[in-house]
Amino acid sequence: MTKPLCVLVGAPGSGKTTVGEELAALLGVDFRDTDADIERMAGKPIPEIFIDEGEAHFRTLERAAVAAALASHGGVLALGGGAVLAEENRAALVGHTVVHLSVELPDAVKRVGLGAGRPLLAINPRATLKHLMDQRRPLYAEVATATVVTDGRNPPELAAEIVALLKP
Ligand SMILES: Nc1ncnc2c1ncn2[C@@H]1O[C@H](COP(=O)(O)OP(=O)(O)O)[C@@H](O)[C@H]1O
Ligand SMILES: O=C(O)C1=C[C@@H](OP(=O)(O)O)[C@@H](O)[C@H](O)C1
Ligand SMILES: [Mg+2]
Repeated sequence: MTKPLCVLVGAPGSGKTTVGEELAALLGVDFRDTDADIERMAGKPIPEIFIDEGEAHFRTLERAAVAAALASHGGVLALGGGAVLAEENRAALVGHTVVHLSVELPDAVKRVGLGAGRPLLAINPRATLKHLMDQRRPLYAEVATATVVTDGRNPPELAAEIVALLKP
C-alpha cells in the first residue's frame, strides 16, 4: 500500500498548504491537500459546503478524504486544521510520519487575516482561532511524530528543515 512520505497537521495558518507545496517541490514528489480533495468531491468551495450543508457534512467528506489520501498518496499530504478532531482520523494516522506545524496565536492571526476561505473564522477570527487552538493543541501533539515551530520563520526554511527531519 502506498503511504505519504509526510503528513502535515496544524492549526489554520500554520502553513500546511504553503509549506507542503514547498516541501513536495524540494522532494520532487506530488502534493495533495485534503481540502482540495473535498472541494473536488463536493463540486464547490469549502465556504459553500458550510453554507449549504453545514459543518457536520464537511467533516463527513473530510473523513472520507483523509482515509482515501492516506491509502493512496505517496507524496506530501496536508490535512485541514480540523481533521484531528475525528477519532477516526487520529486512529488512521497511527503508523504515518506526521509533522505538526506549530504556530502561536499572534502569527496565526496575522496569516489568516479575516479568515477568507475559512468559514469557521468568518466571525471574530482572533477569538475563534484562540478557542480552536486551545481545543486542538493536545490532538496535534497526539498524532504528531515530530513538531516544527513555524513562528517567525518562512516557508522555504521550514520545508528545508522538514526535508532534513525526514532523512533516515
Ligand atoms: N511560515 C510562514 N510565514 C509567513 N506566512 C506564512 C507562513 N506559512 C504560511 N504563510 C501564509 O499564511 C497564510 C495561510 O497559509 P496556509 O498554507 O494556507 O496555512 P494552512 O493550510 O495551515 O491553513 C497564507 O497566506 C500563507 O502564504
Ligand atoms: O480548522 C478547521 O476546522 C478548518 C480548516 C481549514 O483548513 P486549513 O487548516 O488548511 O485552513 C478547512 O479544512 C476548513 O475551513 C476547516
Ligand atoms: Mg490549508
